Amino acid sequence: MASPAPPSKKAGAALEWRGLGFEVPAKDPKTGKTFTKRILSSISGKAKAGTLTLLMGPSGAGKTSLLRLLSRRVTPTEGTILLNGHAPDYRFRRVHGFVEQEVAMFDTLTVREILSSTARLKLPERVGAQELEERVNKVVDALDISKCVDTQVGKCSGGEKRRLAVAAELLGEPSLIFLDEPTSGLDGASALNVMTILRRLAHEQNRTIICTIHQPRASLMPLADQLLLLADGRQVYAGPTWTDGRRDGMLGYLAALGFPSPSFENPADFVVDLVNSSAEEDRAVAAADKDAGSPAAGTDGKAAEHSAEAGRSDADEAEQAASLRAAVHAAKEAAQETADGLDVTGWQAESEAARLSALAPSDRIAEAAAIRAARSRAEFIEWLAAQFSASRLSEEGRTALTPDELPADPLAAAGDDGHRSRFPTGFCTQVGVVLRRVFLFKLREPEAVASLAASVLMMSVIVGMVYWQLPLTTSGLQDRLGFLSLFLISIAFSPLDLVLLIPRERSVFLRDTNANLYGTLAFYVGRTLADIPFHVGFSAVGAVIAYWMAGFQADAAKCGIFVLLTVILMFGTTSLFMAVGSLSPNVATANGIVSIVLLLAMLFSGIFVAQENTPVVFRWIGDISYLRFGVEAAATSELTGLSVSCTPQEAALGCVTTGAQLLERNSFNTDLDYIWPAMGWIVLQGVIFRVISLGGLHFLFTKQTLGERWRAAFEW
Ligand SMILES: Nc1ncnc2c1ncn2[C@@H]1O[C@H](COP(=O)(O)OP(=O)(O)OP(=O)(O)O)[C@@H](O)[C@H]1O
Repeated sequence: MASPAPPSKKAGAALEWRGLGFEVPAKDPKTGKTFTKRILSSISGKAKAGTLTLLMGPSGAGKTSLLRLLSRRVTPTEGTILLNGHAPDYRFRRVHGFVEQEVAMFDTLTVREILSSTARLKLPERVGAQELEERVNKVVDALDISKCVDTQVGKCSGGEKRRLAVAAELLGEPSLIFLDEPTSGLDGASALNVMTILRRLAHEQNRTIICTIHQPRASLMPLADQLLLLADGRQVYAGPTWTDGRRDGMLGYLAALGFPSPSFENPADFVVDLVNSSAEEDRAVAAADKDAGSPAAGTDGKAAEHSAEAGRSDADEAEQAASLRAAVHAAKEAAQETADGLDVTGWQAESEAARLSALAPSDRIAEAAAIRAARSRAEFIEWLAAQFSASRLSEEGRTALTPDELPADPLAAAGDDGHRSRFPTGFCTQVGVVLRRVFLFKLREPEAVASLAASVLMMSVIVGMVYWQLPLTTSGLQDRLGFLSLFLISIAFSPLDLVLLIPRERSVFLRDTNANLYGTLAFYVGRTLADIPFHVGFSAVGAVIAYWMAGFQADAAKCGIFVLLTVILMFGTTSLFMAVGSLSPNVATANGIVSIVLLLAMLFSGIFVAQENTPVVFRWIGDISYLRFGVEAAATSELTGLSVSCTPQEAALGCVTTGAQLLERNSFNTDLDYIWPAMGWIVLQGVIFRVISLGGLHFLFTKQTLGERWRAAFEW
């Protein structure tokens, strides 16, 4: 009789990493010299399928860097990463999700709109609308956000936003999820709620979850299956978390080293403080507490756990310790005092001392304290890392997962459907989703649209009223020139809000492109298309209104040229603003740069100072300024063919009787054939600015190296 087939193993993702190191080029701010900065050294570990791993450590320990290495956002300098026992390939991007620390979203979209648009981008084109909706409903239930599903994201609570971010990642059904500080900024209850959901996702849905956490509450820690403690880029612990008895896991490991955790301190604080401050700092804090007569000074006992000398304020002893032997001896005595009677009262002191002694022998505590006291913080971390490296846990972490521990079918787990493209959807779908999101966003933010409408249309009406029906006189000719420059310069200033666009939306863009939801070009095209109706529409209508009000030539062709010039100028100016925005790290810099650029463009527009009177060093600005080409072309179009009569007084002053004469006086072109090349030049400048802004958006301020961004530019 044939033996029954073995039960099939669950698909999932098991991640292993060995000997990871990471270095970056850095610059010394004082000397300006470049050097190689080591961020992480010799990090090894593994995350089995269906487990929750916490990366812990003080600020700057390297948690985010490690998360970025594991999620292959950056490439390690040394070491290997294995997914289900194999080097990850292009499929890796489809099995994992990454939730950034900053939850960047369009605030005026509802939770459902965000999830639906993300689902459209994450799932292959063949997935129909009904299935998309079902997926959205499923993650809404899993993350417990049904209460706020129709609320605009900006109005959701911090915890709801975090859960939304996780929900958005779950839409692609990733087996592996990375989260950077999912609980930061949340109150205790919300943090617990988020962590409980993560644990449930890991255990009930067999997802492998790895998240960083800066300094968690004690109640969060046991939710994780394993902890990895980093300090100064070194691995100080990696292994199971602790149980209620507090002897197992990390606390048990540290107690065995001689650092038992006190009962009256959050163990997570204890652990992070242990690797984040030196023994000297602890003593200084204890001394300061004593000097201040703080009641906490006597009952804190924190230093007693970190250093057996604490509570006695004999800091000098450690500083003067000539040798480790002397320090050990002194610390042993101190430990005895600590164990005999902490500077607390009654039963608390006795029970705490007894508990500490039970966790670790007092001479071990004393020895550990002495080791710590004799070392600087960096040396102490080195020592801790060396202790861990020699431990059984470290050896276990470096051992490969057994076939039994690996998910059954790595290819199926990685979702190999032969679709090698970087993105799940095509370019048109990506552009469409970006376009729709931005449109919805704009419709919900009518102030932004209203301000553009007001600045273009109101300004057209006001300028039209001031220059109302200009007469055909010499002064009327001069005023036509004034009108043209004023109107076109105002147009150039009107879409100023656009300069803030890229700095403001960069975080959403980076999050989505890093998640391979769309490429830079698709975002750029979608974003630009969404703005065009507003910019083209308002500027064209404004131009017609102003043209008619000023009483310009009743010639359809000339009116058409004026409208076309206005629209083209709007294209040039919006392109310039987007270029400035993409080259600026933040909104304030973008604002500062654009005001200088516009001032120069205005100054050299050909009206305020004649080109031949401009100092030679500045003349090139007028030579290339798109604004000058716009003003000159509009003046050429309007003024050619106009003739006026002079009053006797004007004639005596040598008056101008034709538009051509006025153009010549201002060194402007009198040939109508000049208009089309001028328009072409403005368009060309606009295109150049757009290419610059596209390049800036793709390459700058991305936290990735130039090489990584360059490769991303050619991956489709
Ligand atoms: N590209 C880089 N260039 C220079 N230094 C870097 C770079 N990336 C990271 N670092 C440095 O490496 C260290 C670790 O950074 P990382 O962001 O990984 O720390 P972290 O533990 O996540 O800190 P936090 O909890 O504050 O987010 C920090 O000192 C950081 O300044």
